[in-house]
Amino acid sequence: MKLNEVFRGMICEIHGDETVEIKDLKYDSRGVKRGDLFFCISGFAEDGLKYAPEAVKKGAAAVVVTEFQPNLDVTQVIVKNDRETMALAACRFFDFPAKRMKMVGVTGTNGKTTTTYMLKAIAEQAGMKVGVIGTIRNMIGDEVIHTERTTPESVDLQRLLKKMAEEGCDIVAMEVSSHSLVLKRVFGIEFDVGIFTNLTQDHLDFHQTWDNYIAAKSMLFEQSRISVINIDDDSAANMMAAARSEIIKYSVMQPVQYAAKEIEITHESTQFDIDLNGHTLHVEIGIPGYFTVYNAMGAIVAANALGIDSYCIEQGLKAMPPVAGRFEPLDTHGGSFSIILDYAHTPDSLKNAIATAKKFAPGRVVTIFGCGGNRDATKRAVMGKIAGEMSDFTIITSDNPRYEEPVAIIAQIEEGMRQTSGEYVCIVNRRDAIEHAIRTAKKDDVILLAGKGHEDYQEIKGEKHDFDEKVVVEELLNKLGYHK
Ligand SMILES: CC(=O)N[C@H]1[C@@H](OP(=O)(O)OP(=O)(O)OC[C@H]2O[C@@H](n3ccc(=O)[nH]c3=O)[C@H](O)[C@@H]2O)O[C@H](CO)[C@@H](O)[C@@H]1O[C@H](C)C(=O)N[C@@H](C)C(=O)N[C@H](CCC(=O)O)C(=O)O
Ligand SMILES: Nc1ncnc2c1ncn2[C@@H]1O[C@H](COP(=O)(O)OP(=O)(O)OP(=O)(O)O)[C@@H](O)[C@H]1O
Ligand SMILES: N[C@H](CCC[C@H](N)C(=O)O)C(=O)O
Ligand SMILES: [Mg+2]
Repeated sequence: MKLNEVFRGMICEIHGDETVEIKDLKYDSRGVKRGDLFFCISGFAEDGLKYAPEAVKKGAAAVVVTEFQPNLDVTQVIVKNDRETMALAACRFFDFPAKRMKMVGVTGTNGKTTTTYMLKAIAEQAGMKVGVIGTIRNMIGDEVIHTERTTPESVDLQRLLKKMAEEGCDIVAMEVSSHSLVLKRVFGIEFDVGIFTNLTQDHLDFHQTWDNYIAAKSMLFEQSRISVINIDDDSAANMMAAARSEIIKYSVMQPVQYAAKEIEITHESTQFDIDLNGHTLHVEIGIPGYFTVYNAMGAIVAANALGIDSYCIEQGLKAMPPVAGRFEPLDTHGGSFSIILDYAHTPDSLKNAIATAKKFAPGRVVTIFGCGGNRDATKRAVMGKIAGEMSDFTIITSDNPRYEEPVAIIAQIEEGMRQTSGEYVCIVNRRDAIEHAIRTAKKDDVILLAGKGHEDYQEIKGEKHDFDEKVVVEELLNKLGYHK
């Protein structure tokens, strides 16, 4: 595509050859190839402008900057907003792939991944090919595509959407993180449906204030044709105020049109009824927990708004496979205790996960968790307090310490723990922590491994070490004499 085509209809100034051919779009100089258009993004850590000479040396056909650079001998596009322009240019360059599929965006602090897998199960039951974009992996039908981010950078996102459209996806269920909304990764996409799950504490390192966090999440509903809102959440009004057009409310506690009734939660499933188009649907899902009702309600209401029939909704959820690392029971090789693998890494999700475990545990609930380094530090003591108040025993350990000192993170968690009478130990090494829990497990205990879920690594000082908690548990069970 020619440069002036990429920017057609956008406010910008082109200095140099505006008909130069553009082969691809890049925002990281390390991946630039001959003929690429390089976007200089002014980031938190670096100014992409610094890397423009490197991009030009590698053969970039043009660069996008916010001010003309007299020292750069290449065609330059001068724009006002770097990330917004990059997102819009990516929509055009990849030929607006989102317009060719039904787009469902899910935002909220917890439940995004789970909700997208529920939508996948429902849409596949209806015979649709589904694209999934999110934390665990991206998927085109059954094909798995590795991902680094929950919501990819705009250029990577549009490239992926194009692939999904070309491979015949009818619908895309994607997680829309608050980072992605602020950083304009989904700018330019019109979602057919936007879903709001809930808003509780997380990511205050990035957003700084609660109001900023609310404002970030609400941006999704400015760009959604239909907004599906959990009105039991305290921030629902903010989301609805941002909504551009139709709003559909759902609830578990209030008598609105879409409300869950007759809720029944067992140790292996969640069941409830919902009235849909004059029929009562009996929903059954293999993930225990009150929160599962909420996630399913969002998925059901969205699917219904897209015209998917009730039978497919019911059957799709019934047949849905477990979501990796989301309250997933692990094989204990005949041990008389249970082990649950979960991804709770926020105060609210930890509270929910422990509460669900407690509801069914015939014995103690032993919670093992840590908190990620270089992420919201204010949630650490809060999570310590929750674990102390709700668990029968807690093992405080490491999550992904990243560039922080593990013992310093643990000390912050302990501050909250010490406000309770909860019994606990601190074991910095996560493998040792799990080993301790298995060694000391009593009959009927539930060991709740919280925080790492599907992750197969532990990030320490910039390096990702192999750490798949499922594999670690297998190894430890074998070591401790529990053989299959
Ligand atoms: C906080 C955040 O989201 N930061 C994102 C942001 O980084 P940044 O603004 O700091 O970028 P920077 O490092 O200053 O670099 C500026 C520009 O120079 C470029 N550069 C840099 C070095 C170089 O050699 N050459 C070069 O061209 C970079 O590619 C970038 O375009 O823009 C980068 C791409 O432009 C992203 O890769 C980066 O994601 C970082 C790695 C990240 O960890 N993000 C996490 C927090 C995140 O987005 N998480 C959410 C999930 C949250 C949830 O679960 O709810 C997600 O959607 O994944
Ligand atoms: N609706 C919910 N409300 C509260 N907690 C939930 C909810 N759904 C799931 N959880 C808990 O949160 C954990 C993470 O769930 P999930 O991965 O679906 O959320 P997410 O929003 O995608 O998270 P992330 O922001 O990390 O991508 C689960 O393992 C479970 O413990
Ligand atoms: N998407 C989230 C995941 C956190 C998972 C937890 N294991 C941690 O590392 O804190 C983040 O990057 O903040
Ligand atoms: Mg997720």
